Amino acid sequence: MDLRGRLISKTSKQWFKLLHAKVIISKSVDPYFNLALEDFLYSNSKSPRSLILYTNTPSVIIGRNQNPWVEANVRKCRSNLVNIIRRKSGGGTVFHDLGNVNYSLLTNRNEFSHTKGAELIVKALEKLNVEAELNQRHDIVLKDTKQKISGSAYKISKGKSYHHGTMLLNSDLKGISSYLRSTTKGIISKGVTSTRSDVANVNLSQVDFLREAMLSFLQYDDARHVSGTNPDTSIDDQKTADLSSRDNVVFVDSNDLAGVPHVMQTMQELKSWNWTFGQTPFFKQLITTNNLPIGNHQIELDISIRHGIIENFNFTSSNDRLQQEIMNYPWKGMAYELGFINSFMLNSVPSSEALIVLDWISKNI
Ligand SMILES: Nc1ncnc2c1ncn2[C@@H]1O[C@H](COP(=O)(O)OC(=O)CCCC[C@@H]2CCSS2)[C@@H](O)[C@H]1O
Repeated sequence: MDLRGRLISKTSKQWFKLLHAKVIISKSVDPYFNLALEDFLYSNSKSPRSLILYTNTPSVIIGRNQNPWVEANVRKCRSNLVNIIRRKSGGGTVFHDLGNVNYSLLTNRNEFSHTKGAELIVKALEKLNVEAELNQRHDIVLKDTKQKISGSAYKISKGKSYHHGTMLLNSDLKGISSYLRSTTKGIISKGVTSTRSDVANVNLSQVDFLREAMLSFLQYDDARHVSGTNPDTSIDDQKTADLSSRDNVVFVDSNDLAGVPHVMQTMQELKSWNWTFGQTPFFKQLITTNNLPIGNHQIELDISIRHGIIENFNFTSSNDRLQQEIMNYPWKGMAYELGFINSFMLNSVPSSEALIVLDWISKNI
């Protein structure tokens, strides 16, 4: 067999192993890779029932139909190199870092439940002496304080489903509140908005949590396998040891899937401006001020943004000259983006009043 043949057969063996594993633990902390891995397994498993576990470097993960400028402090994320990523599942926005572990339960559609994944995690926490429960929104909360420790989202299509969720082990809680606090004012949007909650860490080690989460899932999976013949099956310690044997659990790194087209393409898509910002549902921004040092009058800005691009721009001021100057800029078709005003600076010489207005606009975007 030639080298190419050997490579292909090695790759297909790896794929086979991955697609048939019960638990997949990602060794990568790249959020783009991990979300692409999840999408790959979801799309390619014929009859999925598996659990994926992964941790990401600091990132803000918005839901499929959300507005990043409403959900996050985009400016702060950019300057601190925190990725803003639009995921494929619906729901709200969460913050990830190395103190947060994500789980993803893949099943056939007919096995889908809004609670199963979270219940398995609650069981795992119980083993680790953390008393937790599900609230009505299917968040996992601490029993005593009701603080949220895990949020979930779902995707169901083509006969398959996944339920994925977070788990705050030792996350930067200040990061959560600062990165998820938008500074953009006056947005009117039809997109899905997040439900903000009081959050807490469970202060467990990652190794302990991963082990119990994995065992909790494997026990559930095993019980389902044998339930047809013996519904009373209980899992003893010996069985637990068998369940976590090497064949059930596969560790995967980004190198293992380098060159797998689905993974590469999904990573590219998730990284693109067109996906992250361009998929934002239509929104408007309406802001007014009478506080600018350009005379004692009110100015008003009314922008419509479709697919992240300015579709309509209206600026009104009782200073006609200023109004005309601002309206003369070619706003339409520009990306509603931080720094888009800088490109105007390069192309024109604004009056000092216009500069003050442009600065005000840039601070409100
Ligand atoms: N990491 C983390 N875990 C739990 N709760 C969080 C987290 N980050 C933020 N929050 C809180 O949840 C709300 C949003 O709650 P909301 O219910 O609106 O949204 C969610 O929970 C979505 C969870 C998505 C999970 C996926 C799993 C793998 S990829 S992302 C936010 O405003 C904070 O108050």
